Amino acid sequence: MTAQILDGKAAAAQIKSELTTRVAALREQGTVPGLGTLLVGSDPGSTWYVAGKHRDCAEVGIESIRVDLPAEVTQEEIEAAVRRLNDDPTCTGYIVQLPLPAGIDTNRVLELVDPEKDADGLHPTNLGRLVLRTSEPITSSLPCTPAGIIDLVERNGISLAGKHVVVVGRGTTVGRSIGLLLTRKAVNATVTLTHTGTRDLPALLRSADVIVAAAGVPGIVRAQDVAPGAVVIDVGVSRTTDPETGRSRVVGDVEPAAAEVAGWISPNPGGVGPMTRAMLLANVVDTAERLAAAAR
Ligand SMILES: Nc1nc2c(c(=O)[nH]1)N[C@@H](CN(C=O)c1ccc(C(=O)N[C@@H](CCC(=O)O)C(=O)O)cc1)CN2
Repeated sequence: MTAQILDGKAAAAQIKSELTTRVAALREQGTVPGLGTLLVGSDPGSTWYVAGKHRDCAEVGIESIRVDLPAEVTQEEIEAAVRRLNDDPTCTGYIVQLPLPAGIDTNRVLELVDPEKDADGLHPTNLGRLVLRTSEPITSSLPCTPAGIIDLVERNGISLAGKHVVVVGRGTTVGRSIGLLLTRKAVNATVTLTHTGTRDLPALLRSADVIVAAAGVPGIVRAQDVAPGAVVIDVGVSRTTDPETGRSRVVGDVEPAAAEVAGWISPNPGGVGPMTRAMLLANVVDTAERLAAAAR
């Protein structure tokens, strides 16, 4: 391994410590931040991620509100749960855990979320603010994984200004939304968004200063396609069974041998995942601070 590590666990711990101080100050002023989660069904991955969000809240002093619905629930019942969270004054921000079960219109559910309570930063109004306000500060929640990636890179002293970032995958939570953040004036990167219709991905990857791999395809970024010294961020989460131990483990989108070529690489696990969780808490605290300021 020659690449330096972008340690998401360490950065997230630092962010959480800063947030703990900010939450204590809010509580002293009488504002109690509360994060809600809406989980539909019992997918083990989603159940684990939601439990992690509540553990994180307890760690920094944020109250948590948990709504769990069975997988057989109807679209209308999910929408009613969203409306209840919109109306709950103890819930200052919340998320709808994705993916929702097959047959549910996810976009309709997400559009019902009150944009001011959208802790994931994925509501069309909040994504739209990123489209319209490219040079002003943003005063609404930012998409957690993209914000976490940028924070992790910049925190390690790497400037993204003028860099060519090749993003692999066009999903809403990462691929599509990270371009909106990277091309803001404050960051100033140049972005190529690649997807299943892209011709000659290897050639584009070789031209990248920074690669963000978020396709969910193990090994789609091969070591031979990484330019020497490039920054490589692995967002892929695929589960596989280790043939030696028989245990399930997470594999990313980047071939492990890429660490011999890259200048910087995010481990997976331990890179982007912990940053996603930290940014969710940051969105909740930012929102609570805005609420407290408006009430003064
Ligand atoms: N409403 C949302 N749904 C989903 C999101 C999201 O940001 N908002 N992202 C993913 C799941 N996710 C959070 O919800 C998430 C995934 C992974 C991690 C994480 O810390 N991963 C660890 C490894 C965990 C493992 O071993 O399985 C790591 O990278 O170190 C945090 C959050 C889809 N749904």
